[in-house]
Order: sequence, then C-alpha cells, then structure tokens
Amino acid sequence: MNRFASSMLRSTTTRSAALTAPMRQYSTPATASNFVKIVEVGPRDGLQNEKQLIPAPVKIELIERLANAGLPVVEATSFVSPKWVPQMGDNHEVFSKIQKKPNVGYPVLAPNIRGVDNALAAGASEVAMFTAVTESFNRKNTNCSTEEAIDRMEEVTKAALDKGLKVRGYVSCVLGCPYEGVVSPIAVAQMAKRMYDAGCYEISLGDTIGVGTAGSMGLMLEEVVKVVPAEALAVHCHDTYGQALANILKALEYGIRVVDSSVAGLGGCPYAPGAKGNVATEDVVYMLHGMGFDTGVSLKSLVEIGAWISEKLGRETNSRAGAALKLRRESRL
Ligand SMILES: CC(C)(COP(=O)([O-])OP(=O)([O-])OC[C@H]1O[C@@H](n2cnc3c(N)ncnc32)[C@H](O)[C@@H]1OP(=O)([O-])[O-])[C@@H](O)C(=O)NCCC(=O)NCCSC(=O)C[C@@](C)(O)CC(=O)[O-]
Repeated sequence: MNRFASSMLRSTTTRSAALTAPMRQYSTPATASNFVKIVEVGPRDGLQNEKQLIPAPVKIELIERLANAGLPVVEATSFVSPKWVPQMGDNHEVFSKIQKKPNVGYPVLAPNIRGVDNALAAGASEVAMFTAVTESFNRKNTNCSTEEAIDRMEEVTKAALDKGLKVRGYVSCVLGCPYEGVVSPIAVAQMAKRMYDAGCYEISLGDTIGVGTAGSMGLMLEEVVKVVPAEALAVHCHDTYGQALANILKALEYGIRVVDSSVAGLGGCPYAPGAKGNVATEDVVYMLHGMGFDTGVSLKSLVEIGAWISEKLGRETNSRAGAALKLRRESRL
C-alpha cells in the first residue's frame, strides 16, 4: 500500500465514528435549487495534461461544441507560463478564435498579473485563481510557498477585479495531497475563506488526486460551509479511486449546486502524479438527470462530443455513462 493510501486508511479508521455522523445528519436543504450548474473543465484541466500536442482548431471545436450542448460554463484555457504547461501555450489563439455564446461563461486560469493581462488581451471576461492547501503542492505547481500563493492570489484577484473581470477561485488538494497526504478540513476552510474574502465569487474545492470518499468530503464540507456559503461553493472531483460521483452526491446534500467535470473524463494535473481525470461530465449529467435535477445540458450531445474527442486523442472514453449510451445507440441502428 502506498504512503498516501495507508495514511488515509489510518485517518479513516480513527475517525470512523465521526464519518458516519454527517451521513445521517445531513439531507439536501429545502431551500437549495433544483438546478445544478456544470462547469466544464475538459478543454483546460482535461487537455493540459496531454503529452501529444493538440491542434488549436480541435480545442476550439471542443469548446464550441460543449457550449452548444448547453454547458453554461466552459473553462477554455489557461494563461500560465508555457514553460510550465506547454499544452496551453496556444491560449491566445484558442481563446480569441472561439465563437462565444452570449449566455455562456468562458473562464481561464491566470496565475499572476501577466496571466490576467494576457487573458484580457485575448478577450476574456473571467479568470480563475488557484492555490493549494499544502506547501508542497504550491511549490510544485506555482513555485512558491503557501503564504506567497495567498499573497499572490489576493494581489492578482484585486487587479483582475479592478480591470472589470469576474474571478473564480480554486482550492486544490482539499481531500489529500500527493506529497503530504491527509489534509486538515480546517485548513481547507481557511483557504476557501481567504479566496472568498479576496473577491472570488465562487470557490471550487478540488480533490486534485481523487482520494476523497463521501466520508472525508462530508467532514471537509462541514468546516467549509461554516465560513463560505454553500451557494458560493463548487466541487471539483478527480476520479482516481472511483469515488467522484459519491463525493458529488455528498456535496449536493450540503446544498452545493455547482459541479466541475470534464467531458469523457479527460485530464489529470501535471503536478499531481498519478491523478486521473476529472469525473466525466456525461456521468455527472446522467446521475443528476436521474435524480430529477435540471442542468440544461443535452446528454445526447455530450455523449457524441465525448466520443469525438476520445477519437481525436486516440483512446477510449473514461465516461461509463458515455460508453454505455453510445453502445446502446449503436446497437439500435
Ligand atoms: C506561476 C508561474 C508562472 C511561476 O513560474 P516561475 O518560474 O516561478 O516564475 P517566472 O516569473 O520566473 O516565470 C518563468 C517563465 O515564465 C514566464 N511567465 C510567467 N508568467 C507567465 C504567464 N502568465 N504567461 C506566460 N508566460 C509567463 C516568465 O516570463 C518566464 O519566462 P522566461 O523569462 O524564463 O522566458 C508558474 O509556476 C506557472 O505558470 N504555474 C502554473 C502551473 C499550472 O498551470 N498547473 C496546472 C494547474 S491545475 C491546478 O492547479 C489544479 C486545478 C485548478 O485544476 C484544480 C484541482 O484539480 O485541484
């Protein structure tokens, strides 16, 4: 068993009594909306990790098709250093050439003022800040300490707001860190609050390496919702251990109505070794529609897009619902 898995097991065992409590105690708040906003992160979080260079026209077509499928938000690219993430080096071309729909948001990642200025020059109206709870992940991902990451996030958020941009925030490693193991829910809550107080309108809580369970998700959210309203939270679950849908279900119980996901389950993080892709958008939409939630997304179109981008990348889709629905459709032909 690896270091991370064994530390998670220890922590799960010692907290087993506490783990059952949120399961019984929480149900979906009566006031929570029946609409779930899906933030499609495939074109950025999904593709950033690809080794093969994906041509800009393919990225542009992917973004446009996702918006046409009814996704209200499609994270389009990132304005980070191309030395750090070469796959996003075509950010200006991709962003400026997308045919944008009026009611769709197209946020982009920006790690510093230069990223904000480059995003603005390409025509962006929304940027996303990102920090991690742990020191080691911040150093690997953005070459700075956690304190420096917070200072930078506050400075860059202020600059972006002053320039009229909307700002979203990500907190990474909320349920575990690839370098440090178990993460304190209180530290997550403190970081989420710093981003919210800095002016981020929505804070996406990232299980960057997909190690969380409904138990650890519940324990973490218990702390976060004390300091940031559930209406301003999103969850961003990678599916490494196959727990993402269960974790999203737990977030819905806490009144969270924004879910990040990636068509065909694309992705991983270049600075989180072993992390699998995000939960597949097809799987999330299938689950939500089955539960009676509205997303505004066409599952049929999503399945086609998932199959198309998987073919472009030369691999099978990571979406279970996508694969099953495609097979069912083909067997009826
Ligand atoms: C933060 C830095 C820039 C510090 O990078 P650095 O090396 O410490 O700083 P630097 O200022 O020395 O910059 C290095 C080079 O990059 C250039 N540079 C600097 N900034 C930019 C920019 N904005 N756009 C274009 N170029 C830039 C800069 O000019 C310089 O070029 P040189 O002088 O050597 O030719 C770097 O570490 C970086 O870009 N990191 C981003 C890494 C990244 O994108 N990781 C994946 C994000 S995914 C994630 O975080 C998780 C998330 C959000 O998906 C949620 C989850 O799952 O948890």
